[in-house]
Amino acid sequence: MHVTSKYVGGSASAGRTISSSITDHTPIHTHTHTHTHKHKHTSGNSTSQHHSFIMHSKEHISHDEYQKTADWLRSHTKHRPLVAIICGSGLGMLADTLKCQDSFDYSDIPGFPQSTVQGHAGRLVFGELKGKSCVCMQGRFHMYEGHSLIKTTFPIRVFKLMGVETLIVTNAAGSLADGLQPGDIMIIKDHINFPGLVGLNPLCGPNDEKFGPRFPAMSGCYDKGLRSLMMEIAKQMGVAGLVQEGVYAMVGGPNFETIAEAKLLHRLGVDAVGMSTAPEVVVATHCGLRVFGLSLITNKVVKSYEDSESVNHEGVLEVGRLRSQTVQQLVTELISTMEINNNENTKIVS
Ligand SMILES: O=P(O)(O)O[C@@H]1C[C@H](O)[C@@H](CO)O1
Ligand SMILES: Nc1nc2[nH]cnc2c(=O)[nH]1
Repeated sequence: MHVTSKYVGGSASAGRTISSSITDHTPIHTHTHTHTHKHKHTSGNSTSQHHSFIMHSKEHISHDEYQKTADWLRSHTKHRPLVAIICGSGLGMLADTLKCQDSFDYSDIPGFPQSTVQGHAGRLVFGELKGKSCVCMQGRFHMYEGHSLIKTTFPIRVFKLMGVETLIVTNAAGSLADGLQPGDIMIIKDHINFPGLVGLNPLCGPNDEKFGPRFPAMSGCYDKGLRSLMMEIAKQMGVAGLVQEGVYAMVGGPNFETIAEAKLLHRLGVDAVGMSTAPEVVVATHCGLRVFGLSLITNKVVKSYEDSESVNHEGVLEVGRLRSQTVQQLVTELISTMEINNNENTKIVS
């Protein structure tokens, strides 16, 4: 693989505090945020979804249902993407940079769940990044919204049936590692799927062999080649000081960690913690997609009883906004330089 990026950005320098004057390449230090409560309300059928979450292992979506959604999308867009991107909290602006867009509200797509979280627009955007056809989820589904895990991961299998080969996941996460500061970007090397470890796994229930095996391996689920390509791109962009590899852990949420939980996660070797991503990666790996993941570190997880700081979602979104351009540039360069099977599936249907 070849990095051809010509981008020369500013290099990382330490020690500034968060403010509207922060440029996209400066480190970000966050402090206690005021608690405002703005929530996006949707008309989603949360009661039945909550019920199905409890009954998660009994819920089944047939191959035909995934296929119906894939067929509907293929008949409504001219794009034939090989790359799908899931935008994490505050990172949805990436989708706005796609050229020749076809975009669909989740509520208009047959079978699609609804996004209920502030900072997740709830839109599927098809378009081109550097001439390559992509599909971007501007908003993802979380277990804590009451979706069953099979619903939170519904789009992944739809993408697979549409011909997607590579999944790029992004998320906002809190750091446990001392070397990861707010505003840093962590390339996900591996994950700990805490809900999965206790049986909250989207692959529970009948296995559909058409997608993958009953007992899929998860070692190496974050593609090594793409990880090293991204490090190379970060160097060429002059932002290598912001980027490092680490282990992401998914917890159920929606509350942020207690101090005792934070200490536990730290002891277990978790570098960053969030409330998403692992189920999507499990389903993508099960059906043979190549996966790359990025966490934007939006806050430090409070690990000390002496520390008076606390985290909130508005602060998470704010750091997302401040770093969105860097994340966009990194992801765009990755897509531009990574090897993609350039078969006719990538072409726009006229
Ligand atoms: O969708 P992601 O994982 O980026 O969202 C993170 C985790 C919670 O949903 C939310 C907390 O602020 O941000
Ligand atoms: N669980 C969890 N999720 C997050 N998403 C963004 N920051 C955090 C955090 O500190 N903890």
